[in-house]
Amino acid sequence: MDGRRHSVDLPISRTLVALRRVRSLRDPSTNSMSKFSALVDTGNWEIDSSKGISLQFKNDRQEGGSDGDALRSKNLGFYGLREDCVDDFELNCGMGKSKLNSGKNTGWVGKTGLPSKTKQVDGSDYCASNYKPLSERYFDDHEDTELDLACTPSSNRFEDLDKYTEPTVESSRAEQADHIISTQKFPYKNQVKSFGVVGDGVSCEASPHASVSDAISGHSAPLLENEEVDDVDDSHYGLGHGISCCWLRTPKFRESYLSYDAEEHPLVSGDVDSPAFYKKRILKHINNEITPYSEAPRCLSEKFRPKSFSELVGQNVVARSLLGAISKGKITSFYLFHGPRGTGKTSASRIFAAALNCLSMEEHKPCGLCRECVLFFSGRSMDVKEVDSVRINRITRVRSLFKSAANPPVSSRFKVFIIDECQLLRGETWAAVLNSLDSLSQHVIFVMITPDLDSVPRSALSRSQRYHFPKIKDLDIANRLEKICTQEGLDFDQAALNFIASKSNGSLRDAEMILDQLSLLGKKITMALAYELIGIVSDDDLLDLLDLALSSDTSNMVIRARELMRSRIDPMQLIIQLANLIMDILAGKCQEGSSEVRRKFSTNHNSEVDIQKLRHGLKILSETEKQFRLSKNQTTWLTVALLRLSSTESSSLDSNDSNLCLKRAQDQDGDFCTLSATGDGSKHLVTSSSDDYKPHKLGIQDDCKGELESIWKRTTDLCQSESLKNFLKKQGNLSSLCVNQECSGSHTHSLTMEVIQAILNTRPRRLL
Ligand SMILES: Nc1ncnc2c1ncn2[C@@H]1O[C@H](COP(=O)(O)OP(=O)(O)OP(=O)(O)O)[C@@H](O)[C@H]1O
Ligand SMILES: [Zn+2]
Repeated sequence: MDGRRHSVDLPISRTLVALRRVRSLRDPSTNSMSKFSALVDTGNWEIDSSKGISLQFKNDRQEGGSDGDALRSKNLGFYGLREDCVDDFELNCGMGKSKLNSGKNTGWVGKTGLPSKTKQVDGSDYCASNYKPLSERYFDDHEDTELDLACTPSSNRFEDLDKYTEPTVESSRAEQADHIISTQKFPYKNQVKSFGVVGDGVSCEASPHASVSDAISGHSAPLLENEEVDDVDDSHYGLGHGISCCWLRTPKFRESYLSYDAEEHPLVSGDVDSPAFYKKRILKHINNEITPYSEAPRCLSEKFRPKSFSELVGQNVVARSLLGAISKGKITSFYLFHGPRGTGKTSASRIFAAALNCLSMEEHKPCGLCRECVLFFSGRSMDVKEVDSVRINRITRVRSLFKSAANPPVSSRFKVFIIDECQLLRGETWAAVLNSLDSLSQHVIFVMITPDLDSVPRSALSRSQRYHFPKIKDLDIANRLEKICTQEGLDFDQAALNFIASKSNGSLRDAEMILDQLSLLGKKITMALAYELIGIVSDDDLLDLLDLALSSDTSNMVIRARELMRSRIDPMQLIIQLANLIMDILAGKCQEGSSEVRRKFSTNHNSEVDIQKLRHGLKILSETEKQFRLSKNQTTWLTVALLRLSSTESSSLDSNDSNLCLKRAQDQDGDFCTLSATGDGSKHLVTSSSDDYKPHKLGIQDDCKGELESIWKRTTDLCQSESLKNFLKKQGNLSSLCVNQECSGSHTHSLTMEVIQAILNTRPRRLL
């Protein structure tokens, strides 16, 4: 549904990206859409009383018969019990063994070293008593620990997945389908809550998420948009009933054969309930005849959405703080994540939700392997909801939300409501949420997300724990892009990645989007491609143009400028780039780099006169930028500006600087005489104009200097405050003076702000 919703709006390039991703992710041998589905298809849970439970993966290539690799087997260190396990077995806890008793008909529910009650506990209980560090728990418990397994009236989905993913030679596909159907009759409802530790001692070396669907990505979280249903009652959950809720972007298990195809079938339908329907669907899935609609990431940023705190780039403080809160059990009910777009707020909220419910004893959560993590990452957690801000502005929906919040979590410790774009919430909605905070149980957590903190009511700010997500540093972005390129098999120039990073304004998503598009243009991510895509001129081209301009090679300069503008370069962009380049040159940065053009430029233009020209050029470009805003004919203005760069205007000023101290300039407002001097004794001629200040560095005759000093003295004498007078006399000097010819006889010397500005050399203005 997500894909369908967006397909109308997507520009063609994005569509191409999506198509390409779909193709690139398809496994050539199985035609399966993701690595995970391949793993699931070939995975085999093996129970060994001495080793715990291990998951074996058959190598895909073996199926193709190409190289006959042996089975890959990895002990995930994932310990727990299955319904069909023997009643008693040894559980390997990584550091020793614990005797375990399994209850009858149990799922992955159990606990270690806890009273054998199965009632739900609230967050504080869990934090205080259940969440000891692994080592402490081990030494406390490992001798006499019994893993009491809570009875579930029926199986849970995870268990079913487990069973399903255990293909045996004997079991036919139809049997598998039958099995799945038979075990899905009572999904979740009345399931006994678990708060014990199941995934203890996880020892998987690879990313804990390697074996789970990347459903945490946006793409794997189909948008459940049942517009008509207001009631968000947990009792509605379940396959046969569809998802009767208004949640948006609730992660769903996108590759599950258990999920209905929202595009083919209505949410609530008699057909959908029928076993025959499921059997058909499941068989289709097994035979790879259907492809879950949202299984492939549509773009790089979806594919590489971080799934653990350690994958979150450039947000170490936030990550450490959130992890610390979890490990110390200091969980509050209202979090507010704010910061610029594309910096990881939504990703972090999902990771946080997963970590809150993760059953692992490891410090680094979410583990990605425990029951809760698998449920969450496969999009099947019933306890983490992403809520559409706009929708819950309707009062009926807010009520539904609180009704749902009032129900205990289905299988997890915490019920987490993630509300993205919370700045869109209306006043009443905010009030309802804030009022409910105290009354709701401690297992309910709201995570609000906004890029615009100013739009969040003060009352909400003061009640929340705020986490700021700053812009991501260019270096971090470039490193992340490099990793993505490596994983995607994209060849790249490091300079191009650095360049993309610098153009993405601290947003990793923006950078990934650019990379995504570039990956469609060619095999290698190069500067040239990046320039082409982003629509800017390379530094070398700019230097070439500037060289022609400064060298007064007018005809070639015009030809070159036209060429550049013909190649779809926006004139405004060119002006901005030229100005930036000049600033770099003045700052001495241009010598860096070794391109031929750079060398040529620095050889040709290293005199003091050139530097003066460049300074002057900056002013011309700044004026031209203003002209651009008023004029439609930007190309002409750009050419004029370039010609002015090459004109002798600045050098003629230089040649005259010994005798020119006063210049009359005409502007729209009238005639002004402007005289300026800098604090270091050198003087500026200021040609006054209505909108800009144009000082030219000049020498100045002593009589002018004396006159300025005398005016300055008389002016400061008028100052009534002694301290200000002293300060101005000591620290200031008159840098410029404009005399309006029409009112020169009556001009005053009062100390206005403008005068002070002129005095302090900040921005000389007219002195009337
Ligand atoms: N800090 C980060 N670490 C890793 N990836 C990130 C980070 N920030 C953004 N990304 C990338 O950008 C994508 C979007 O990130 P996410 O949705 O978390 O950002 P956001 O801050 O919530 O943006 P928005 O405010 O627009 O919703 C992710 O899928 C991921 O690929
Ligand atoms: Zn976990």
